[in-house]
Amino acid sequence: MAELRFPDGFLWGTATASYQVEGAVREDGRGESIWDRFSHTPGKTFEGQTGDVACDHYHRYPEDVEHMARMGMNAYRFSVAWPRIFPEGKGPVNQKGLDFYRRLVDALQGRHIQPCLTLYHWDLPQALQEKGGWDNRDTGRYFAEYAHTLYQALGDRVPLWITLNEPWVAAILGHAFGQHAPGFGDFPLAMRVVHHLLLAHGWAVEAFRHDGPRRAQIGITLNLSPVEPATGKEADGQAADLADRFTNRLFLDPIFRGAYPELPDLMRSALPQATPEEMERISTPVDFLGVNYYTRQVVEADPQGLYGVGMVPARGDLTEMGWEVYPQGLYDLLIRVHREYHPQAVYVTENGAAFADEIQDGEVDDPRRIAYVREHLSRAHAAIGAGVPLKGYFYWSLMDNFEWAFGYSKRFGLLYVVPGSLERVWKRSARWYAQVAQANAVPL
Ligand SMILES: N=[N+]=NCCCCNC(=O)[C@@H]1[C@H]2[C@H](O)[C@@H](O)[C@H](O)[C@@H](CO)[C@@H]12
Repeated sequence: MAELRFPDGFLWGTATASYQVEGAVREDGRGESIWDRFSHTPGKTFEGQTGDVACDHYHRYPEDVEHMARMGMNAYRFSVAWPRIFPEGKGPVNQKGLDFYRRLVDALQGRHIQPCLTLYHWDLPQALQEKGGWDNRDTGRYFAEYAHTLYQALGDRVPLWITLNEPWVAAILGHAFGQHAPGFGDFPLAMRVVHHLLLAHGWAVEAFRHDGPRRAQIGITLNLSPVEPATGKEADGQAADLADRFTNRLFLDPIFRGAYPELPDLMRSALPQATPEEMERISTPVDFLGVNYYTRQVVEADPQGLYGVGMVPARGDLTEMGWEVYPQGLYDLLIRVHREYHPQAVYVTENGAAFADEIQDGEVDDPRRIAYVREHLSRAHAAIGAGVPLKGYFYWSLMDNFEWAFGYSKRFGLLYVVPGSLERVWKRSARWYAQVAQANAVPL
């Protein structure tokens, strides 16, 4: 049978995030996060849904690890909830919080599943938000201390470390558009947050290099999306270039080139004046780049748009999020990042889709998700063939979970989570993905 074989040792995993799956938000000394505060604020999330219980992964993680093992996964990407380790963001360590992640890592190692640990997936301790949050540079220092604590506690058992998940979303959706926690609509604030998140990343990498685990590797995960002009018109091309600078290059350039991309004056002037040593810190070399890919952006010149850029509504094969299914974008993106930024290694740290999954007689037949993953894996395979040092793929997500402002209304999981009982039910895509992982090959 025709198949696409992946390199030996390729990582096959799934990804989750603490606030989206754990629940147990008051258990074992966990402090409040900005997402606890935001989700409990009326009008912020779908039907006021919160992560209070989520998938109850905090208690059910042994079962979830068992599902991963039965799927033949050799890796798992999860995030640590900062407020479990430091309920107030800094100060004395909450040992019970640390113990949960020690138990999780033990369970993963017991099933030969490599942990990939994300230090920050948006659940900032609320106590730090009350001191200015990411608008306060000190938060980046506390982040480095938090990172250092985890390096010491888990370093020799976690091979892959990610400092930040999607800093663009945390900065822009959280501080300019107000759609995510902490819910501000202040563009200059958002641009200060961009810079402070990058400084936090740099301090955490420096701490890792200084006395982190020797054999482990550290990187950052960015949401990257190819930007295409709606037409061949000059104005549309310029709009696409600006959108690319504001979304993709805003983080790629500082991290891999040590300088921000050229930006329109208004945007540029909102960024704090960065000193050479700050840009040096931000571009402390990383061992890998994590790429979260979901879809492409098509833009056009639009005088009414933000900075004259208009997003062209996605058409064609759309997911429940309204995102265009565009597998070619993964290939284009991986090739571009490889050729222009030369990361030592690349992981697809998230790729996946929400579809209108329905459970019938205990079965969930999700052919569109199987097609989505097969098409994106075929482009990932082609990118490897073109020389991209792609070392692994983490499907988003292991299970249906709290999809931020959409609550539980969007199902991305390979495992269907039954409302109420929270029972996990394998979707057909889970069985399909298990075959891929076990064969280290995609059937065509
Ligand atoms: N304007 N605008 N658009 C912003 C585009 C960002 C798209 N959303 C993501 O990348 C998030 C990423 C997140 O890590 C995970 O926690 C989320 O559950 C998934 C699924 O949504 C994806």
